[in-house]
Amino acid sequence: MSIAEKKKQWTDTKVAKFLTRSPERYEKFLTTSNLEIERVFTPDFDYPGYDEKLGFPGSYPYTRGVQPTMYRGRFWTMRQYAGFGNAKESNERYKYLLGAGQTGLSIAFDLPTQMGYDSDAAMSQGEVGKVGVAIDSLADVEVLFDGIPLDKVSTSMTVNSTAAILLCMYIAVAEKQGVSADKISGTIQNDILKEYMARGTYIYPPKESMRLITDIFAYCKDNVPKWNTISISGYHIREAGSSAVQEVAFTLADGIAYVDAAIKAGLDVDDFAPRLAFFFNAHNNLLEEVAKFRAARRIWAKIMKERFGAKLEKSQMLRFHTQTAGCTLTAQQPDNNIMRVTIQTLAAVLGGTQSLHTNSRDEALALPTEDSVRIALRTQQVVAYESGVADSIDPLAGSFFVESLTDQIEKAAWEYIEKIDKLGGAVEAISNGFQQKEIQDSAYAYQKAIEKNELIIVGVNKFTISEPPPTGLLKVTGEVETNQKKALAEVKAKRDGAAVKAALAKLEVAAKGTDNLIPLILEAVKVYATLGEIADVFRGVFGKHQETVVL
Ligand SMILES: CC(C)(COP(=O)(O)OP(=O)(O)OC[C@H]1O[C@@H](n2cnc3c(N)ncnc32)[C@H](O)[C@@H]1OP(=O)(O)O)[C@@H](O)C(=O)NCCC(=O)NCCSC(=O)CCC(=O)O
Repeated sequence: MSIAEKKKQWTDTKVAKFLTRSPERYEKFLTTSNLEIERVFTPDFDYPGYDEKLGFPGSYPYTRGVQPTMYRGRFWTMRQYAGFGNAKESNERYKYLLGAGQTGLSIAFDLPTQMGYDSDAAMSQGEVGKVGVAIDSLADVEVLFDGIPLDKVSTSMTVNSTAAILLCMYIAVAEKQGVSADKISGTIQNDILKEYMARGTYIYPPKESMRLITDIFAYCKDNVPKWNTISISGYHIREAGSSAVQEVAFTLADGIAYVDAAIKAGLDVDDFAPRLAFFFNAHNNLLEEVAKFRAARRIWAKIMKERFGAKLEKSQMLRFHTQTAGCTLTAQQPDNNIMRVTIQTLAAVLGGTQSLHTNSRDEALALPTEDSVRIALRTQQVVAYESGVADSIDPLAGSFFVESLTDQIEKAAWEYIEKIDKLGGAVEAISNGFQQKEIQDSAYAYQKAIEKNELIIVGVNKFTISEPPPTGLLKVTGEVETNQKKALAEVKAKRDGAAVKAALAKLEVAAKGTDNLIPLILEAVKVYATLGEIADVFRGVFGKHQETVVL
């Protein structure tokens, strides 16, 4: 069958069926000169390997995208990562963003919340509300989502070692809004392996952390079916200095480790794989980034189909969120960052992302102001509504350069994946510092190239100007910590202490055994046991992880 015939078949079957459920934005897509834009462009000649390498959108190997209509049906979710201070301030920011046209929520938590400490813990001093919102108990989460209908908006929560606790708090708040767990949708990052490798907010040793993760997979499959149970993240690997190839390879190797762990825990691959999600970085090198996203989809599809025998299409699809690259933002001439973010937005969209955060121009200096975050969101909106790149699916396919880069990234990533397999898998390789060392070497080479002026960063090592110190930045004051501690003391005074004690005792017994921990965490958060108290139970039973130092 020729490619044209296959395209007709795809249009008449897969697309036609999809369109009955989800129509496209327009009946006809036209350029400014009234030329018709096809849903997907294909070669009208024999293209060797077309089926294996590219296929059609929404079809294996998903190189061209996971949905048959992609952005012609629905734009990616515009999901700005935000949160600072206390729950009330953050709630106001979310409402501001939703009012400005954002289409999904993304919660940034402060470090104590990510590390399992309450705001009144000694370890939390000076960090409360600084890099995200401070959450101590369900009471804070109630305020965080006040007036936000959780059956209408999907929420991502960037939290890893304490992911199970935050997920339970979210379920509990939704229930209070009258929204049952099977109606909520969202994502928890829940990706501990990259925390050991690159980000650092781990608490427990790998084995126990993996248990919490697979408990979440199992619980959500039965109770929270629309929840993306993990966001397997290359973002932070790239921020730590990896190359694009390493970002893909190490992320997908982590993905393999999670699938292995879940199967070992007794789950069927098609029961949990449809809700595995990914998270990548979008850097400045536009075409390499587009190729990276395309290669990642193709590799993951093969891994799921061939290695794990996944049968469901949704198990084979790599669905991902993108964040523009924080590490490319410069403190010098910060408005230049708007251009960088625009290029990176294009990379994510031309690469077929499902969800996107665009960084703000002032993020090399502080948390973004309201004005900056609006420009960042507007960048996505301009690309979506004005640029035309969302009108045809995978528009860079067939570019000699992009296809060649896609193939090369795939090949190089497979080589890493095979190497990690030989080292005993991602968990083992991370314990031995393999990925960390590779990332360090790349980061060092990159920094050296900048310092030698082999790599030009506009406004940093070329085209510099003298600038006055920045003004009007957002500051989180120490007052947040004082108020948060006061609020926590009030919660502790008001709650049923005996119920909390009993819930924590039950949790401890379960942690020592093998039962799924999520129902018991849910019970504990509902009686206002705090995040720190729950994490302390696990610290007591599981112990704390010690970092592998790589020289
Ligand atoms: C799967 C993703 C990637 C995206 O989910 P979304 O809900 O936004 O999008 P989606 O699944 O593509 O689409 C939502 C629904 O619409 C459907 N849909 C999509 N496209 C469609 C189309 N063309 N026509 C019809 N329907 C369509 C989908 O099938 C889906 O329904 P069904 O589900 O029913 O199929 C999820 O995991 C996500 O939102 N991740 C965000 C992660 C994030 O924000 N992380 C922040 C990290 S911040 C961070 O770490 C910063 C640094 C640091 O802190 O260190």
